[in-house]
Amino acid sequence: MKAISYKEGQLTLLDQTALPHQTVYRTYTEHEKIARAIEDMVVRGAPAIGITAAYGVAVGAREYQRGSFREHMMRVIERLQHTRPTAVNLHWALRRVHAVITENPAETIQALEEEAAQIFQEDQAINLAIGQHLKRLVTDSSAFLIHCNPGRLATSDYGTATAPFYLAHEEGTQFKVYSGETRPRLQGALTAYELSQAGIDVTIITDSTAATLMQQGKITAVFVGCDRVAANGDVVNKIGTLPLAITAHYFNVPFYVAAPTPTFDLSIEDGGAIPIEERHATEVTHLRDQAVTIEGAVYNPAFDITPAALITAIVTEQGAIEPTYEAIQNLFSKGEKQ
Ligand SMILES: CSC[C@@H](O)[C@@H](O)C(=O)COP(=O)(O)O
Repeated sequence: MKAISYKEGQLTLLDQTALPHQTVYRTYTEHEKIARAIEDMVVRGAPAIGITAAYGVAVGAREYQRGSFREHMMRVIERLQHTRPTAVNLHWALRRVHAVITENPAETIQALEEEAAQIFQEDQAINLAIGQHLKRLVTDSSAFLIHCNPGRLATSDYGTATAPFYLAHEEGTQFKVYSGETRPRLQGALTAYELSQAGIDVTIITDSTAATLMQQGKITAVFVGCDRVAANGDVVNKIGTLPLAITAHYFNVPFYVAAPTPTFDLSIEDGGAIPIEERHATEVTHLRDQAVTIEGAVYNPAFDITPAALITAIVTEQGAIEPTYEAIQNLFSKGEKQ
């Protein structure tokens, strides 16, 4: 199951709006359509958005016809930059590809394709490393709660918060995963789908069931991904992460955030300054095309802010760190790219 693949100017995305009942691959040869695919969540998840945007720039370079090549490329980047506001991986990836643009279109196309492929491969290595760090918690008879889809579908492969599950499963460890459905877009159903495809024991729950499971003492730890980490360790992730963190704190359940280093934004002091995307009302009033409530005022923030104080550890490809300003500064002063 690959969410993203690319060959010679053609970007192919597994349409996540059709899963799990239909497996539809869509191929794109125009950056505008790739931008819309990100907005419409055909592809989603912070790392996958970054990778897709990087390939989108390569596709955009191939669309160049006349006039200033640099100006054309700036328009392509600008369009992709404005697709989704919260996941910082988008801006990080666009900065990476921006840096390889020259005046020469043919040279630039090749350099962009190489850089996007490099970002894709680095993401795989990052996820495997995060998986190795978190795997020590996944022992026989353990059980985990996961939110949204920080999985294969949201990344190049393995996922961030799901990577330890894939690795432990490969080693024959017997554990259980509870996946919160994640209203309104039901990314938790995607997690249940991809884990079950791999043969992992997964149970889907409504978001409101999470507290009951923790109260029953059934959860070893909560694993979530994230869309942006502020300099002080506050984490922005899918709406519903904050209530899970509060509940986990109350019931003394460890709460781990899997965060690749490209997901950190040291320019943002605390979570309150991270832009939170608000999405369309119909995501709440409708399930797919079916109206489930009245049409009226709707508040639909796509993400929430979990304060650092509620997080047991942030796990990057470098290992687990405390969610503090000092630990994060220390991580990046070791020469990490941001
Ligand atoms: C490894 S993906 C981590 C996050 O991007 C994920 O948990 C999430 O919030 C995705 O949100 P989405 O709105 O589906 O793009």
